[in-house]
Amino acid sequence: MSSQNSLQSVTTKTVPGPAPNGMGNGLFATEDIKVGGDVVHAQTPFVAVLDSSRLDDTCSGCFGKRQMQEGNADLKACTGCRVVRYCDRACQSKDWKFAHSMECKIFQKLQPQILPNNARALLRMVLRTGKGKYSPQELGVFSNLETHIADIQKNQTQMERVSLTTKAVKNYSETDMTEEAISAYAARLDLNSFNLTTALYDRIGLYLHPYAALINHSCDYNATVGFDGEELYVKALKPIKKGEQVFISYIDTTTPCHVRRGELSERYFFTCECTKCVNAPESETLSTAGKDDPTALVDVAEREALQLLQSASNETPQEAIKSLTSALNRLASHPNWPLTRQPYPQLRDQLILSYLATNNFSAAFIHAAIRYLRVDPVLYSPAHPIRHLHAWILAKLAIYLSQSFETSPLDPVRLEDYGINFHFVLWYVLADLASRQMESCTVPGFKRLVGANFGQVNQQFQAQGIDLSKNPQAKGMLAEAWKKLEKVVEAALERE
Ligand SMILES: C[S@@+](CC[C@H](N)C(=O)[O-])C[C@H]1O[C@@H](n2cnc3c(N)ncnc32)[C@H](O)[C@@H]1O
Repeated sequence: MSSQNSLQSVTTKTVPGPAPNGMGNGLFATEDIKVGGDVVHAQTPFVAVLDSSRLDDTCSGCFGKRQMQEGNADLKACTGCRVVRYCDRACQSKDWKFAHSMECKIFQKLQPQILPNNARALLRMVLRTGKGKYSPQELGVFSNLETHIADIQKNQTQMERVSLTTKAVKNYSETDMTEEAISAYAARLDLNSFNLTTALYDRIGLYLHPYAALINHSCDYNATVGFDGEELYVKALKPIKKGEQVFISYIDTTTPCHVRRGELSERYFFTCECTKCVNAPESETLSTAGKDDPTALVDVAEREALQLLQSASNETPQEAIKSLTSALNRLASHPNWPLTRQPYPQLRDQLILSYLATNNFSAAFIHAAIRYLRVDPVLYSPAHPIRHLHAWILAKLAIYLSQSFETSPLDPVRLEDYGINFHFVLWYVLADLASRQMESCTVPGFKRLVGANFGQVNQQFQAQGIDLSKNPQAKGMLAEAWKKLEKVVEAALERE
């Protein structure tokens, strides 16, 4: 049974406690938790703000939840500051009560400047504290979180950033809080905030919840975090036994050990000693030592591919497609580079995005199929939300191609030569997603979307007298469509 935590907005099957190996505090399961089960569910954040780039296209009240449900793209700007936008009065009024009533005038004075996301989040926390909007319990858990302020002080760039934001927020808010206290808030925000995402795992901002922030990191994690509007869900990726510590991943853990440890030490000030890092093969840990050795072929290939990946982010989608394809080809011809070894999967992810940006849905479909069939089963466990998201993207591309089939000379193979029935591919992917909803770590908004789409597709088949889940002849046709998809994937990989 979940218990209501002393923090009003949290339901959880965990309890906080001191964690071993210098990890500070952590969360421990109070009962056995099944895969896909809720570990922590927080209804409202301590603070959440949108990234500046999302202020115009995402509602600051529901964080895009209603937009996704209702397909509403017509947001109305706050008539006071014109910085934040809302679905309607209900979303506006919720945010007004939460913090906007205190910050609106400040935003008006600053126009046309818009504060960056971390400054807006810090301002909200300081203003809410001043108005007594946090309960003593919430402030208690928040104040006990790590700050690593001593480590930040050793790094001049980080220190300057914290101190500049602190001074600005003190000045704008006209608070009685000391600069030292505001700096501690800023440091806690940096260290403990999550990437706020939509139910489809698209990053939109920053989110802090002091109870969820107690969860420590492991590259061999047993839980994942997701968001549905302003609600935070931590779900069990593996079975978690009573008394076991809950771990999430703070970073992309599909990268080699030296990359993971570098990122963790830079942002979170610790060296990961999880089983995955401690047992990492030599090739993963030696990479830093061999960085300047021109004979280290693996290093050279990795570095070149990473450079291309980095430069592609500043190129037009058309240019990025060229750079990313040549980087993929280089790794494919390397004698020791499996499809699932980074940065190969990252290059493909980026390439799919670039193809989507140029409306080349056939090429995006082929790479999404490679990812679905060959990459994700190795990199992610079946309940992992990223695996479900990638399956969803493949399904959306199958919908598109089933309605308007267009190919391009850039496609890795000529899809028309394979006679794929996209309706069947779509049904299969959605049916598989729908059947695994219970043990999936995706958030309710994602599950609703999958359920609704699968229902629709099923109905369309049934309207034509076909019940794909029962009819043995239809099952044969499904298997046929799947074989063809396998052939497309094989042929595309041979040419890569
Ligand atoms: C988001 S906080 C987690 C809660 C924190 N343990 C606390 O007591 O406030 C992140 C910090 O926890 C510690 N931490 C998290 N995972 C760790 C790990 N695997 N090994 C060592 N320290 C870890 C580091 O100090 C890191 O900066």
